[in-house]
Amino acid sequence: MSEALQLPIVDLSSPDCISTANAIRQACMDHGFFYLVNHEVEEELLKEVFEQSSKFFSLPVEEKMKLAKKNHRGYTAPYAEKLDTSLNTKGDSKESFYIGPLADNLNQWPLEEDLPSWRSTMETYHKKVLCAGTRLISLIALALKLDEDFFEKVGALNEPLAFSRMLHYPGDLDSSSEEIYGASAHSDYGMITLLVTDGVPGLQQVCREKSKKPQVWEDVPSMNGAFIVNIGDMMERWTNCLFRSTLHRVLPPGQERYSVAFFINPNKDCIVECLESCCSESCPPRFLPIRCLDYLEERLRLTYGS
Ligand SMILES: O=C(O)CCC(=O)C(=O)O
Ligand SMILES: [Fe+2]
Repeated sequence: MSEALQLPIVDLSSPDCISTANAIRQACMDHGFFYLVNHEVEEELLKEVFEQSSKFFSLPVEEKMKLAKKNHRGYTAPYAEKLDTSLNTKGDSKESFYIGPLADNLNQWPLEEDLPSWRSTMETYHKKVLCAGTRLISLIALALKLDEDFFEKVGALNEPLAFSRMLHYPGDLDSSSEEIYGASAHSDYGMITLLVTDGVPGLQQVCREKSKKPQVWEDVPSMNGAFIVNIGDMMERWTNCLFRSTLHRVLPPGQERYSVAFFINPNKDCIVECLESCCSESCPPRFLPIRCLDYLEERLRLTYGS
């Protein structure tokens, strides 16, 4: 049995921005994970998103494959993705559906007659979580002792590459001796991720010390109505590892599970480079500057093998 983690709770509605920023700084240095409450994404909307998500994944596989992933939007089938590229297995058991930035018309949508109000629900969700995430990023800037509009000023939040991802972990796996994960060990690629789950317990885990062997995995309990937020690799690069992009995974479920992840990546041309406040002579930058889209494409190529 692994231990359950007690993650810090960040209140997005608190008028005391300085205390909130300090709490975020500590959480990002210690865990790279925290709960976000009072984020103004209504429970009713979350419920609707889970209902719509379940309707999509219940469609026959031929229908889902008509919306197979193109331009990183649309459906990915079970075993199509392997987040831990060091594993020799056939892939992760989850299936998923990606929705990207709403303005660029690259998204794929189920037919309105098959799933009425699917698109409008997901678009509303996408806009509201992006709004909460943008407010959170201004507090992250304060937590890094930067101006609160720092990430706007460097262009990161001008048309950010934000992706909603519906996830479905089937309960009934093909029986095999292979080590199959719902989602194998990985860190997320972007700035931050905001995740909600349906509350099926004991499946999401984090490993706080990536390089410690053997790895120690701790359970992340879900909290009703809260987002589980985690720092991604680009934020880790910006902060020269002051803020941690923590390894996480989802165990093979014996029970069906749904979750919805929201990944905020910077604008495609934004350059992610070590913040001045995060390096010194004794602590030089550990990473070279990178352009967001180049970095993202390389990470996706490694994950999907194409
Ligand atoms: O479903 C989950 O709990 C986590 C999913 C995840 O880590 C991801 O999609 O990056
Ligand atoms: Fe993840």
